[in-house]
Amino acid sequence: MNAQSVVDFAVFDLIADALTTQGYCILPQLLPPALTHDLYRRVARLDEHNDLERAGIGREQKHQLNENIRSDETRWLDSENNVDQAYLNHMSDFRLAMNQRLFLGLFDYEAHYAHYPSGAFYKRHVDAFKGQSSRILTTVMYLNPFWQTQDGGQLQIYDLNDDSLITSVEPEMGTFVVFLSEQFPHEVLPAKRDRYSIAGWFRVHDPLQAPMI
Ligand SMILES: O=C(O)CCC(=O)C(=O)O
Ligand SMILES: [Fe+2]
Repeated sequence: MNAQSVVDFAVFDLIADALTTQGYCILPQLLPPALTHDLYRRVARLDEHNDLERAGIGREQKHQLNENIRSDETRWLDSENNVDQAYLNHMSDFRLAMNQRLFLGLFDYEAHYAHYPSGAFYKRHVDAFKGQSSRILTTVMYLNPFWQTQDGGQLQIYDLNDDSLITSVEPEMGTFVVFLSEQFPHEVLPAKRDRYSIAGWFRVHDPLQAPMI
């Protein structure tokens, strides 16, 4: 085992412990800074080229409704792209590490880039409803150099039982958040400058979607 994998193992232990005891974990840095930087450049370029789309665009009425709930723009990661694939590889290691430690049976991972233009928000919601979703763990990786508190855009995480605010996360470059998808209502406060991230979900196999081989 090389020095890097010893570090990774220690970090995975720490994350697994935090998920067990409190259901969430916030790390100021998970990935190598060079990769974080490449991800930032990639999403900034997608934005520059208008390659991100208003989240959840559906039929007109649904879209209207959606606009009151969230106003971010997204794009799914593409395994054909080297930078996206590098991120997905890290998440694959993460998935296996959590399965080994917590027996979660995580089966796959889906992730999209998100851009919150100035003024954009995502109202309070949960990512998965008990017994209705295959999403088990939510992850968010932030890609915003030099974020200041006055820039807004904090992720607010609430207690499911008493609605109290558990923690407020600054979307600073490299910060990684993971939490149990069913357990934590959360919201993104209006951002006052461009806010970039990768939101992702580890899922268990959904028996309704395809037969397990
Ligand atoms: O960007 C964030 O901080 C959270 C985004 C979110 O809640 C979601 O995409 O479901
Ligand atoms: Fe969410």
